[in-house]
Amino acid sequence: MSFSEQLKQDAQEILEVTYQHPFVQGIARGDLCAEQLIHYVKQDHAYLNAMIQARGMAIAKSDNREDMEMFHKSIAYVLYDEGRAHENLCRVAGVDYADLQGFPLTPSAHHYVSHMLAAAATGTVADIIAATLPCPWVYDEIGRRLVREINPDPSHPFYDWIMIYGNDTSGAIDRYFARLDQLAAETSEAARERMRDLFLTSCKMEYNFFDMAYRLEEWPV
Ligand SMILES: Cc1ncc(C[n+]2csc(CCO)c2C)c(N)n1
Repeated sequence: MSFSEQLKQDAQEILEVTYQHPFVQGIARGDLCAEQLIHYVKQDHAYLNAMIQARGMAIAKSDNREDMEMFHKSIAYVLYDEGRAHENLCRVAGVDYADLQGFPLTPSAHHYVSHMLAAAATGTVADIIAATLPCPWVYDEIGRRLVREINPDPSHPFYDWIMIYGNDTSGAIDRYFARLDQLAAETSEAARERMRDLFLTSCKMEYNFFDMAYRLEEWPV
């Protein structure tokens, strides 16, 4: 089994619990309240800024054009395309996306951002891929399963969100996993263990992020 197949297998339980989380099931049923959607979008906008920064740091650590292009393309996706998913949630919540930008991170989002940026600042290119790949991978898995199980039509309130994440044909995720396998093959067992830990921790933080939005998490003080 390849390194990335093993990672995906090890993350299956986290993925299953995340899919069953009431925020994700609320997307499926179309019954999240405006406050939960607004909380999610505020935090996700701030989170995606950190994702762009982490990948920018990966470019700074890259020694070849192929890796630079891989990171560049996914930065461009976040900058120019991912806003459409947020626009969908804002439309349902009845708010303007521009009004949800520039807010401080709540504890769970802060934790996830710090985890990614620490990996980006102190780690290798392989570490950065491992820490940032659960972000598109978990959404791809959830989105595809939502498409399979509820097969939404355009009248579903979260049709755009589900189709954006559940219907990605860019091949970017497979490309990242293939590169991770190459880098894993060239390094030590200790480095592979660190990559595995970064990946699984980010998977758990994807769960926390949905939970943060669902519970309207704020700093206690
Ligand atoms: C907390 C959180 N995790 C994952 C995503 C999804 N996502 C972020 S960047 C990207 C594509 C480029 O990698 C995708 C699919 C999100 N929006 N928010």
